[in-house]
Amino acid sequence: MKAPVRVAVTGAAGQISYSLLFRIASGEMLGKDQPVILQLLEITPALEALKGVAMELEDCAFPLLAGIVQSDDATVAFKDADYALLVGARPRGPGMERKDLLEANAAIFSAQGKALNEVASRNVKVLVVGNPANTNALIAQRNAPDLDPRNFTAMTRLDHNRALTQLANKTDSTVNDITHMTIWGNHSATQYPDLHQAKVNGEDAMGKVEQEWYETDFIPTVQQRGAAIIKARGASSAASAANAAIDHMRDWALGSAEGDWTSMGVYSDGSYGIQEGLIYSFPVVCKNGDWEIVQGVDINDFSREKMTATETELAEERDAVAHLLP
Ligand SMILES: NC(=O)C1=CN([C@@H]2O[C@H](COP(=O)(O)OP(=O)(O)OC[C@H]3O[C@@H](n4cnc5c(N)ncnc54)[C@H](O)[C@@H]3O)[C@@H](O)[C@H]2O)C=CC1
Ligand SMILES: O=C([O-])CC(=O)C(=O)O
Repeated sequence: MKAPVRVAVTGAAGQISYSLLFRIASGEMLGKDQPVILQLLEITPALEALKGVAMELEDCAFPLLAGIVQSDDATVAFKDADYALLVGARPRGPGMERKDLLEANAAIFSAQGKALNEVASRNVKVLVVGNPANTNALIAQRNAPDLDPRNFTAMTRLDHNRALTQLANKTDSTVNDITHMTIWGNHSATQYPDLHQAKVNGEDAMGKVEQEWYETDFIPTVQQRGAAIIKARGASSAASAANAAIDHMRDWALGSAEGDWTSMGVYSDGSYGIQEGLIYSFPVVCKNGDWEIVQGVDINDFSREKMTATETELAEERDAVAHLLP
């Protein structure tokens, strides 16, 4: 049996966590041979609810669950954490854009970045789920100057997975037939789901769909899917968000699928001309516990315009929280 690793999860009594924690504890994120200690963070008024979640985790008798820590203190929950899933934040309601949450949520991520900087493992892998995810990840990263900026990522895997199913449905195929999907930019309505590299059974996806469908159906459907879920469910995506978080972390820790790539919001090194330092979603390959931005993807004029629009939005969000960026 391997030694246990420490997995911190914030917002642990919330909707996403109610799906997420049980899957982490059952080994779906880090493998069926990897014991985990869950270190759960909540705000003080939610500690009682968190206790109930922890009781249910105990009642599953997961063979891989080596311990549960419950706290309202980030320096306790993040102590020596190998993985940190920052889920805790206010979700949006109908009629809101994710950046409307910036004000409400930004302070959470500056405090948590500082706490990670202070007490987490120097190799901690951080995934920010709480919205607006990319800019919250930027805030956490900038408040953790002693950690490698590459350790901070934002979740666009849900958008990536949504795009897979939309394309599969359109082409009468299954998600198993599709590779090389790409989400560029912000986890917001400006994100750019790009089909120009995508393959369906090894053949170019763009050859199998009409440009009209791509522009007026596929792109807006993926961009607006979060809002469509809120409208239908009366609450934002939870189980599918948890599933995407599992996918993101599993690929980062254990490697992405051979011969394919995935999408992650990562620290821009200037690849594809995207401003250095933004947390921008790129096509990435994960190997040996690390990620690399895929280089050499062809960018046509259509794609460039969309990549720039979402980059501009991220720069605006960054500037709006400049007071929280040391
Ligand atoms: N990146 C993505 O693809 C997605 C992101 N989200 C975002 O994830 C976040 C969480 O969503 P839900 O679980 O549905 O919300 P929720 O409201 O059910 O749960 C959030 C939990 O976070 C806790 N919390 C608030 N401030 C905290 C703090 N400072 N420290 C620790 N915990 C804190 C709350 O007490 C609550 O229990 C939202 O911001 C939502 O917009 C949701 C879906 C997809
Ligand atoms: O749309 C929201 O507010 C929740 C979310 O991020 C998503 O479902 O993609």
